[in-house]
Amino acid sequence: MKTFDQLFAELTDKAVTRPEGSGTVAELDKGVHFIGKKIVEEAAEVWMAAEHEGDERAAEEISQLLYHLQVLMVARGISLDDVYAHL
Ligand SMILES: N=c1c2ncn([C@@H]3O[C@H](COP(=O)(O)OP(=O)(O)OP(=O)(O)O)[C@@H](O)[C@H]3O)c2ncn1[C@@H]1O[C@H](COP(=O)(O)O)[C@@H](O)[C@H]1O
Repeated sequence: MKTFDQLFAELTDKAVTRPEGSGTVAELDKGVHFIGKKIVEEAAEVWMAAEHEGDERAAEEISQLLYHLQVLMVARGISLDDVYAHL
């Protein structure tokens, strides 16, 4: 179990250290256009799960959407504070 902030710290570190086998590094290398499309895909899966599936599946899809949003933030150099400033 990890928090949103802990995941962001992990992804930020992986972007710098680029460990072998990291899906995050592979996704970062594909760029903002690819990551953006992934976010749209995951958002649709969140919608479908929320409307047609149980809480567990919806939570899983939401976690994946949050992950890809964080990858996009790392790709663009947008920090958590940059986002929190708008909440
Ligand atoms: N939370 C996540 C996470 N959520 C989603 N994903 C990725 O997003 C994909 C989306 O899942 P889907 O079920 O939609 O799969 P899919 O569309 O069939 O997958 P693809 O064909 O697109 O790969 C998964 O296959 C994972 O590659 C994640 N990848 C990594 N993390 C966490 O990120 C951290 C760093 O991961 P690595 O960079 O891989 O070490 C670790 O703590 C992981 O737990």
